[in-house]
Amino acid sequence: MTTDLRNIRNFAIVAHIDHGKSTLADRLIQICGGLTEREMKEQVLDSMELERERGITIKAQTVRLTYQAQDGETYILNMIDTPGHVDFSYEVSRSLKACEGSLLLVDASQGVEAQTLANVYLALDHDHEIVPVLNKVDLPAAEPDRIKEQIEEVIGLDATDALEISAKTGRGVSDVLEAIVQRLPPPKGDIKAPLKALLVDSWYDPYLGVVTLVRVMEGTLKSGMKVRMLGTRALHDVTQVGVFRPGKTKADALGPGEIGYVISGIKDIADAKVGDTITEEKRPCEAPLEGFQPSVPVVFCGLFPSDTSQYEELRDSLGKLALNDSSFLFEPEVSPALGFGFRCGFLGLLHLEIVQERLEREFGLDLITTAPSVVYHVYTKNGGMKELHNPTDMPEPTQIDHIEEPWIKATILVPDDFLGPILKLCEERRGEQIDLTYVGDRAMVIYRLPLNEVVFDFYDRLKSVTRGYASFDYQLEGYREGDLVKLTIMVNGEPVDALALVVHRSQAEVRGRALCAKLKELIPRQLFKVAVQASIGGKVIARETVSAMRKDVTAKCYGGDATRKRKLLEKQKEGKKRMRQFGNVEIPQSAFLAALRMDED
Ligand SMILES: Nc1nc2c(ncn2[C@@H]2O[C@H](COP(=O)(O)OP(=O)(O)OP(=O)(O)O)[C@@H](O)[C@H]2O)c(=O)[nH]1
Repeated sequence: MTTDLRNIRNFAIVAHIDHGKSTLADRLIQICGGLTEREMKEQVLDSMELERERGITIKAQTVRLTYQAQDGETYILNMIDTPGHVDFSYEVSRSLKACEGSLLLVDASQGVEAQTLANVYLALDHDHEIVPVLNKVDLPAAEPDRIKEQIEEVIGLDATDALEISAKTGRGVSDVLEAIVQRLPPPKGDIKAPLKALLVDSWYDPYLGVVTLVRVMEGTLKSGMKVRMLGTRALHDVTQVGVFRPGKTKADALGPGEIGYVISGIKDIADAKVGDTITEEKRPCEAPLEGFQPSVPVVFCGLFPSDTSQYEELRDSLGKLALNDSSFLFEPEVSPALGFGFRCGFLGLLHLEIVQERLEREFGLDLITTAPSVVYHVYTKNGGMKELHNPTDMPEPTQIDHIEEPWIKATILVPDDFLGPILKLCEERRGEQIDLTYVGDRAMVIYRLPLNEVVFDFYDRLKSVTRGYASFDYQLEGYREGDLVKLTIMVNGEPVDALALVVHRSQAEVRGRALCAKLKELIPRQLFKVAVQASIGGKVIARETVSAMRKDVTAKCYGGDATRKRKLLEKQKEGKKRMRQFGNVEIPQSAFLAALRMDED
């Protein structure tokens, strides 16, 4: 294909969620494809529907557009999709690295939000030329002039020439295409140099194996070539290259500056890591592209089937998800409380939620999720360091020298009226204020917070105290020492692994008391007294007692009715399946669930 570099533009659209990225992208495809709205729906959406039916994930929303500009030249515009959330910021960063410029899309009625900032800063870090675009100017509440000021004030970008558009009605959208051509720079790259390409994304296709999305920096990538991944060192034969317009279209080669897909018989997604450099085996480039670091999970939790007979199904489903997601980890875990399940690793909370929701919705599984835990660095007295993924694996306190926990830098934008509750929430969570400024009538608060205080319910609390008016974004900052302890919950002296938590010492007692009180309500009365205790390193810090009662369910069926009696007993048997034995106490799974959710109260 190897188009003249001067006629290529590679760009991303950076925006806060719901500011209209998909709507604008569809419009651009529509104009460049010369399609009517109906044809577009049929073409674009139908082909996606079909792929969906065949079980192919439409991960790359990257599209190659052909645009006839006002200067009479024909341009190739590669629009590359960026995942919108911070959990995937490493992946966003790779996508941005594949482009020279970005459209900064801001809702003209809402203005700059937390993810607008996070994403535009990432784009600026990659030296992108940026074209500010104000969307939704058709709305009566749109205030383009005010939002332009905001962009200048908060981001420091010149917004004089910001475009004013409505992706919904189509107004001003053709100006966007002209701005891409005139204001964004073309890519650079030497076609004669050894091949150097960036692996931007990869996904599993059941028919083709692993498909990778690449940006060629130097040289050309052709089918028949033997290529090497510089990070994983793996060798592969390229069987097909091509572009998306939006359907897959084969090409002879991809030249410098071009973005396209490569199929090369890779079986395992782990061999196609986002950010890796691809080069030619027989004429390799000298150095890999800088900054390759596969994304590592920072949040872990246990996933268990509520119905133990779904274990195999859960394993198969996790396997299928992992095929498409190299940053998702899972390994078998056995819990006395919850039975057989898996310990899973995620990039962040949203990633966890997405995976959990897909398992429940797409795979029809009913799951118990243990409290999410961050990865702690536990330094032992013998000089070693252990990454702790599961609170139950915490070494004995006597062996521990110190523990470090991950901290984040959080940016919260919130209407002034809700500032008080936000500051209170951040302070309660051991936050350290870094900055407090104003963006028009909204406050921009920047806090340093321990990630373990955020993984429980921070986001839900944030939403509820601000009635949904706050936007939130965070970056991982690094590890810091903390006074952390393992809180163990015991039922009649037996530790309940599923409820073990790592908490800051200052909060251990409050948490312990709350958990015991909650469990007291949830554990059905037994024929004997049951003690529920919370302890730290063997020292009991809270205690509740469930008093005894007789447990004959048939007692209420006075005499006669045998069928009714049998039914009740069967029901009880059914219920038993969902019970877990703790020493001599049976605890219903629903109790674990409710106790794990208590932080949301
Ligand atoms: N009035 C008006 N509504 C718009 C405009 N552009 C997008 N919308 C609406 O805004 C909502 C969000 O648009 P999307 O294109 O899905 O936004 P997005 O940024 O892609 O959202 P995510 O994919 O969830 O990140 C939808 O209901 C759109 O119909 C516009 O120009 N005017």
